[in-house]
Amino acid sequence: MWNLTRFASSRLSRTRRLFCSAIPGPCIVHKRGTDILHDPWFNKDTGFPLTERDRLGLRGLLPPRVISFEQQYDRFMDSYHSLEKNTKGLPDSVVALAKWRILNRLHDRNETLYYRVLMDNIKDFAPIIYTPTVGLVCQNYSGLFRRPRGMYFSAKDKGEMMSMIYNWPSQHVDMIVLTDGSRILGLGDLGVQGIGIPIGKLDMYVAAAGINPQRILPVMLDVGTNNQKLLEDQLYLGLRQPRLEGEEYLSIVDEFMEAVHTRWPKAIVQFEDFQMKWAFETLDRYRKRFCMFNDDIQGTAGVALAGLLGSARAQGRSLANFPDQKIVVVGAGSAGLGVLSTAVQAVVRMTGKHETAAQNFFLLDKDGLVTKERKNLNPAAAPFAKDPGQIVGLREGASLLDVVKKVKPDVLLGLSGVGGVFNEEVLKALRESDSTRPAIFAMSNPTMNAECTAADAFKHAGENIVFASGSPFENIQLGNGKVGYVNQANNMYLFPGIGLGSLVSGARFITDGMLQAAAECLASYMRDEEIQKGILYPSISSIRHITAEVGASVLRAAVGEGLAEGHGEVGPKELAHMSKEETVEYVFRNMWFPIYSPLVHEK
Ligand SMILES: NC(=O)c1ccc[n+]([C@@H]2O[C@H](COP(=O)([O-])OP(=O)(O)OC[C@H]3O[C@@H](n4cnc5c(N)ncnc54)[C@H](O)[C@@H]3O)[C@@H](O)[C@H]2O)c1
Ligand SMILES: O=C(O)C[C@H](O)C(=O)O
Ligand SMILES: [Mg+2]
Repeated sequence: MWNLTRFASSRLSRTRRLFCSAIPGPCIVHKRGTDILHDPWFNKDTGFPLTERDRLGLRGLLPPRVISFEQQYDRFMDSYHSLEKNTKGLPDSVVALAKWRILNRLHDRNETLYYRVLMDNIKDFAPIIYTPTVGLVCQNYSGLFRRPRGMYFSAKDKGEMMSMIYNWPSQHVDMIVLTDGSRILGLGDLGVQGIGIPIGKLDMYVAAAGINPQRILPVMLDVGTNNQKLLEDQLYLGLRQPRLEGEEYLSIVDEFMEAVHTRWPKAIVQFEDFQMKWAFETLDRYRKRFCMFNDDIQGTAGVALAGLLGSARAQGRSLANFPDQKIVVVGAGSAGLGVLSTAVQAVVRMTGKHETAAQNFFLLDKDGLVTKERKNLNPAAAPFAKDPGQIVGLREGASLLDVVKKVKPDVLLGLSGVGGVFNEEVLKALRESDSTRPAIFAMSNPTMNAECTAADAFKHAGENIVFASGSPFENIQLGNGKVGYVNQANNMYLFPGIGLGSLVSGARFITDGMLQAAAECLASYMRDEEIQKGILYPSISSIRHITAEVGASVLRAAVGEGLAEGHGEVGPKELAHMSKEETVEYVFRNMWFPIYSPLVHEK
């Protein structure tokens, strides 16, 4: 059922070989002179060779000395390290924003160099351009704003989107990340300021999946905000009106989806950080019409499932015992319900039984344990609602502490958006878990919203736990040379591969089968030795490799379901005839790699 065979260990050297063989093809440019210097896509700063300076009318517009890409790279990293030194001791948020600014300035100026430093230093830079710092950036967006990035469609643009979409300068767009800003991480409704999230996600697409940055598009659908503070803020850059609701809202999203697919029929749209009602509704509305997915529901579910399977392995169980794991999920929103549905599907695949598949899963929301007695029970949560009294003493709305004490779960998984709900008492209660090695997933973002910190988890729940969080934490030194490993259970391990695999297969839709393939691939990635140490996910440093494997799995699933229409020169038949190894190589070949291409001017 779950193929956990490890891929060849020579994979890293193969990755390197594939990248090193890439010789940059020429790049046609229709601009000259300062227009090129001001275009971050073409700009090489002092790296323009003299011949190119002549050809492109740059002679005299730059200091005479030509600096190599490597020298530029080193110079940037030196500045970055000086900044790190100079900001030591300052509050974390000040340091994080200073680091974000220096990276953002490079992004605005020279994309090739930016993406190269990002790729090579992804472990250090992901927490700055992505979670958690991106949350701080969104909160401060209107003040930090210097220049726009991506596209903004507002409620005032109704009827205009079909023409507006042609304002985007790029001929081709492959990957779009779209938000309406209504549930930004665990920070709530940030309105137009949520644009930082699509930008950060797409940076990860470039770094991890090698999507060409000229073919990405971050999009904000500004339908207003219900955040009173923002509505009153004179500097707020979004529409100062309450959010559209109902049909009015849906008609805006419909118009956007039609406009995008009219111009770029094969573009993949990732829905990100929509409040729950719209997350489910839009997924349902579009998934059979367009190539799209909801990252918070579907990407998160795959990453969590891979982690849950890893936890079972770490607890010394065979995967066949996964259905016996008692899992308490705290948070019945788009992410929590996505995780539970996917876990139930996995149990059904393993046992063939539908009726009892959810029996070991417990769901809590802000009102406590969800049971069939719940008034106004959300239909999406209904399959996980317990019969009151199924466990003696557990009533409708039972507190998390009571649930943990009575259920003695193997896994406690938080997607509540509420920092600290796994408090000392709850964590201590987990010591009585039926498992010798309980797992804690504090998946809410950003760091302040994590259900508990890594340090508290190891301190209160015991040193033997398996721990994962959505935002990064340092490993915990437990003394006597022992390490408490911290995993980052974040959908960044899957969304880039889901998008890439869908793109290079030319999939018409993104199906459950493709998502399952992605999750299984991630689950099978880790060796037993690593899992035994409590390491559930690979190091983010190998994110390109993971993404290629995930992308290839998604591609094979699309081919298997007859949904792959091919990509570029490669048709569906060729895809169907590729071996597993060939699919991985094909995916790698389609990854963009940041190196300066020779620029050729054409009028
Ligand atoms: N790690 C990841 O990859 C990942 C992916 C998606 C979402 N998330 C995080 O998950 C969180 C939730 O996202 P969402 O889209 O599901 O949000 P949501 O608003 O749809 O759902 C939040 C849920 O938490 C419940 N809740 C609130 N307070 C609670 C409390 N005190 N105790 C128990 N439950 C409580 C709410 O009732 C609701 O059911 C966010 O912080 C987000 O950043 C993380
Ligand atoms: O953005 C992230 O880091 C993960 C997830 O999509 C979230 O909404 O928290
Ligand atoms: Mg998200």
